[in-house]
Amino acid sequence: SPVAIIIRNIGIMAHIDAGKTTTTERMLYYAGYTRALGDVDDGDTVTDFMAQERERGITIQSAAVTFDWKNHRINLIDTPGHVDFTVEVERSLRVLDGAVAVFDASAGVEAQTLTVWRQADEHRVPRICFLNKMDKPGASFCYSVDSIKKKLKVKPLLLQLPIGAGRTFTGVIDLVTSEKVIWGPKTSDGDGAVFNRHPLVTADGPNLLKEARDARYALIEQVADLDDEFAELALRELCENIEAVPAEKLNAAIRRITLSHAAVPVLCGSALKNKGVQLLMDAISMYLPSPNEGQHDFKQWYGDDLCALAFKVLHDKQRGPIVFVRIYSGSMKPQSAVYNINKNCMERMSRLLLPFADQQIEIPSLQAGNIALLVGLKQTATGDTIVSSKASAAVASQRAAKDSGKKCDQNREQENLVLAGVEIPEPVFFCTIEPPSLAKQADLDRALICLQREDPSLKVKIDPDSGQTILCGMGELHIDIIHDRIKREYKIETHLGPLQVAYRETISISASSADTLDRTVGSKRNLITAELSVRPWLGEGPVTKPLIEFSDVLQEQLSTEILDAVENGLNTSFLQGPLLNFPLQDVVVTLESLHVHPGTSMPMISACVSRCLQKALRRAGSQVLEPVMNLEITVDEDHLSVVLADLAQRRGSVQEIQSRQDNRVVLACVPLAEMMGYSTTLRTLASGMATFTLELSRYEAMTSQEQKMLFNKMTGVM
Ligand SMILES: Nc1nc2c(ncn2[C@@H]2O[C@H](COP(=O)(O)OP(=O)(O)OP(=O)(O)O)[C@@H](O)[C@H]2O)c(=O)[nH]1
Repeated sequence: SPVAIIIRNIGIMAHIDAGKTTTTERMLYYAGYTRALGDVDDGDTVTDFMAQERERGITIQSAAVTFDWKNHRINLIDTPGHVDFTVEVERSLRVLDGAVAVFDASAGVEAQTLTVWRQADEHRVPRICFLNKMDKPGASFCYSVDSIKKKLKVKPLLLQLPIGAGRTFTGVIDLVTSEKVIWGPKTSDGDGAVFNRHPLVTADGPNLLKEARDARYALIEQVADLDDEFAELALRELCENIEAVPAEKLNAAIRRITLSHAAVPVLCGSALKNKGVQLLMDAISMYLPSPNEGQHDFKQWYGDDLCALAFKVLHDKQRGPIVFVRIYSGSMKPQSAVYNINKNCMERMSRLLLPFADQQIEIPSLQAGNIALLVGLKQTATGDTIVSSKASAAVASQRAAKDSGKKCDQNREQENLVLAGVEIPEPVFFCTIEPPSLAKQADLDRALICLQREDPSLKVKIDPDSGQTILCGMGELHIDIIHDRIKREYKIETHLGPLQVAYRETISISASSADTLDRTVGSKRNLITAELSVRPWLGEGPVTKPLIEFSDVLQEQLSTEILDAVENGLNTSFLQGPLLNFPLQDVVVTLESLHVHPGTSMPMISACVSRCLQKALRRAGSQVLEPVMNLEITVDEDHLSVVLADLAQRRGSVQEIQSRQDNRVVLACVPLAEMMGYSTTLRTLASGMATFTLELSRYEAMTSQEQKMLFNKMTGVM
């Protein structure tokens, strides 16, 4: 049997344009999986396989590519570098065990790096830094190392020194092995992969030797400082000549230090000029964790049973939906049935594939720790948990409940079983979307179904009054990208209405109403009389479904199908408040009486109850609620005041200002309506070095003045 493959599930994360795609390209080339060296510039890279990624040069889909390097299988996930795609980055980091942070060595730490770096911290993902673009004029190893220290607040472990910089960059000194590594010029067949190592010799000149020796000594001291096992070894065996420490001992200590987050190895190179990437691949193998070293607490509950997370869904023209999964425990094989916990349904997987660059290789089975593509799943969407059967899900849940000592009731079981799947935040922006002609409406609906399965943070609704299709998304760029994808991938030119904030409505007082519906259809008479009352829900919220109570005399009289019809009717009116058609929340509905003429159809009951609820809501003092966001801004000291002054203009309220080393972190609450275009404004205000994260905190009642202004704006009453 083949030698046991050691697996590395690695993310590549970086600021926009730092060289992620080019670096990935080169790895695939050196691992022998791509024919020619694709360059991002001439847009034939295998991982930017979505058209607009070439056009925009940004990476939207976190594609997965697998390749083997020496006796390691490396699953590489590319992550987007855009703040609107936090949920996408979250999703990828959730699946990974380690990450490579790619920097432009002429720019050091840039804004987007800070954002993804903090997310990687949150998910405890061990990292390596790769200072790319060392060939660029203005590239500076020292400046970049300094920037990493100062802005990312981490201790860099310098494993290499560059030889030359800018145009003179030819290779590196490998401080672990005390060797010079030089990459030859691109050979005639374009094979830029040739490099050779040789020990440092006196011919390399006294200052290079001295620089290398000092740097290696500093590295050894730093490692001894951070790793007790190595310190003892150094004391015990090497006290007279610490520089004699063998490379494998040093590497073992560097691995322990990386896995414990005590420091971060730093390498350098130039992906474009084919220098340094092979050593980066060696570092991924040597220092980043195996799947079983990654801490995923839910794994313990599944034992050797299958447990996998769907982290991406792509629609392939020929094969239909392809689901990317990370297998945490157990194994998978084709032609097998699996159980999707989130959708509570069995799925049949027809084929099991490995994403080898731009091909997909059929495989007979796959062990835990791997990333794979499944063909044939019909319901599974991004973020869903796949296990072997409903029974195994129940067993895991009982174990989990016992662990957490909680009693195990039915619905709670459901929630604690879902893997730490990415909880999808509520969409907070929406806009109408129209096809170029009614004839294209069906195509648009199909496209939107596919897009929602690929991106669960996108929600699509139909406005029951206007019949218009409504897109709900996480941010301005998010909606824009969806619009672009519909055009490019589904060839549908759509028109987007103005981007609006998703408000909500509630009521401020109690009210009641009665309604009679008397309609004869054909020979059937539908006659219903309903009476109901509404009152504000003052308990734990938000409750986005009607809280339905029945006057006690009524409950046992109504059949289940009538109860369902009543619930449907109430839910319909709940989606459209009486003031501005926004969804309702925190309303209790009491059905006082209901008289149904025999033979009345259920939809008629729903219609009557729905109309009755609307009447009551109109009398119950509509109150508009606006989304208030938790805003966290990380900014350096001397831009703090301008950022705070700007927040004051946005009805923002500062909760706290923390100091995270020499950065200041502002925690504030701001109405979303005041945050349109904030990423651009903040970039100007803090000259590109501040980052922010935005997430929905709660819905808050607007003042009557603000509500009136909104009402006038929305209804066009000037
Ligand atoms: N000089 C130089 N340019 C590089 C290097 N690596 C990448 N580039 C160039 O930098 C630009 C961006 O490279 P990409 O690989 O697309 O960077 P990226 O991080 O994938 O970009 P996004 O996916 O859009 O965030 C391209 O024009 C590359 O040719 C390098 O080592 N040296």
